[in-house]
Amino acid sequence: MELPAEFISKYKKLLGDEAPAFLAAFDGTVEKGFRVNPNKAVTPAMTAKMTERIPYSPIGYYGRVNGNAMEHLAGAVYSQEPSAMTVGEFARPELNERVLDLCAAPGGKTTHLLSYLKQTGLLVTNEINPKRVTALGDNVERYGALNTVITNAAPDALAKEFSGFFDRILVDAPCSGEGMFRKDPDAVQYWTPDYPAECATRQREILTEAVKMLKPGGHLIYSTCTFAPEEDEQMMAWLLKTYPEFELEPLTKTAGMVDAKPEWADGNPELAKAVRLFPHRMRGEGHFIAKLIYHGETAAKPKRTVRDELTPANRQLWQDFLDKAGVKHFPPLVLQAHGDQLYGIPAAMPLTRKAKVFRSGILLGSFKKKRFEPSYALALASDAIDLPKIAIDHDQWQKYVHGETFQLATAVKKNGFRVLTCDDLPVGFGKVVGSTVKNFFPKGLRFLATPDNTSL
Ligand SMILES: C[S@@+](CC[C@H](N)C(=O)[O-])C[C@H]1O[C@@H](n2cnc3c(N)ncnc32)[C@H](O)[C@@H]1O
Repeated sequence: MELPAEFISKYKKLLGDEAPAFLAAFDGTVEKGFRVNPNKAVTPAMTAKMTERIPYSPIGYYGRVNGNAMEHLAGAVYSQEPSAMTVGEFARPELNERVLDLCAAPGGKTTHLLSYLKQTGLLVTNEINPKRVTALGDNVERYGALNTVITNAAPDALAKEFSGFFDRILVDAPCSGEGMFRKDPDAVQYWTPDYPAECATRQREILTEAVKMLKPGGHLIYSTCTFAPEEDEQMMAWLLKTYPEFELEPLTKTAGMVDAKPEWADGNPELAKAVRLFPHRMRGEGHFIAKLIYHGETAAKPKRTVRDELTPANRQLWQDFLDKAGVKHFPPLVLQAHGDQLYGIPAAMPLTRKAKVFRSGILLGSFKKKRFEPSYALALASDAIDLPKIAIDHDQWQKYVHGETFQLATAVKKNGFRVLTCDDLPVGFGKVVGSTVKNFFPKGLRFLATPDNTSL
């Protein structure tokens, strides 16, 4: 791979004897990895692929998965470069926490956080770029999240809404991406000797806002996919100097991870608690991760949380749907209709005015004239909801994702909406009439599936 001359000389100087191995790694192969969603079923195809564990993630495996496979579309697996999994592991939230993923699209870390929150607490996942937020929405939907609000806001707008609110904030910062050169060679063309310093300016702005949103005792996790000291150790040195209320927490280094390098910043030995991932030392791309605890005070204003907003007529249509489906225990979400669409919002979500919300919880479905039609998202979130389900096989699944009506081997006794499951994974809704399944797979997602193009 052709690297810029200034890049080579910079790292020769910084790395000394280690530089030849570092530079040679850019011509090495890129490791593929995937994570398994611990909140969904494991299919036989997944078991066959889960052969080589990633040592630092109990849910991570080396290997490639197919984005068109049933398991991927149903949110049971997520394709992620192995080094990137360290971030979600070090950021691992406790159950019931309020978590912010500030720079979140396309959702690699967000889905990792969801795996550990297990539908509890609140995850606010934010992406500033209106184009990239759509992919984040798709991945949150696949993971079947009931505890997530997606925002599309600048960090300063969020900070006005969430002062002192979060137990844990992940800043997976936009960076110069040097650690991804091997995976994405196009990234090299954006690099100039000044680029890391330009990125650092933006990172300081983002961190300044992130700090305002942490609770006392809360955790801040900062990560980049670059080797640039300006964006890594020097950024943390700046943070510790500017906000002495922060303390770095030691991260356990395994599988080739190494201490961050205080000598690449102001020499503060504390900086060694953070971690560096170098491709010549481990099976993955370049990353930097630091975890900090906040001992400061933040003036958290008590905020009113979201409230139900539903007309009596719409509430009745929703209740009729639940009754007909025989649902006895629906998760305690706040219900709001936006136009004809019904959303279920996590109850801990505060009322917000200044930050643009992309999706305020899970889309449960839409109100038609005299009935309620459940959404694809509700089917994908139905693992722990007692909605009526019916198992289909792989041939039927292929017909389903192509938008076809298909037949069951035996007719059902009671017609109506059923969550279709394939190898125990919810894959969408069908409306069953006798032995005929009418197709409710979203039109925009339909594709011609074959055993070849959908095998995991
Ligand atoms: C490294 S990527 C995030 C990757 C993501 N966390 C994942 O795991 O899939 C950084 C993100 O920060 C966003 N970003 C760019 N400028 C930003 C800013 N000023 N504030 C917040 N986010 C920003 C980018 O659009 C990009 O999606």
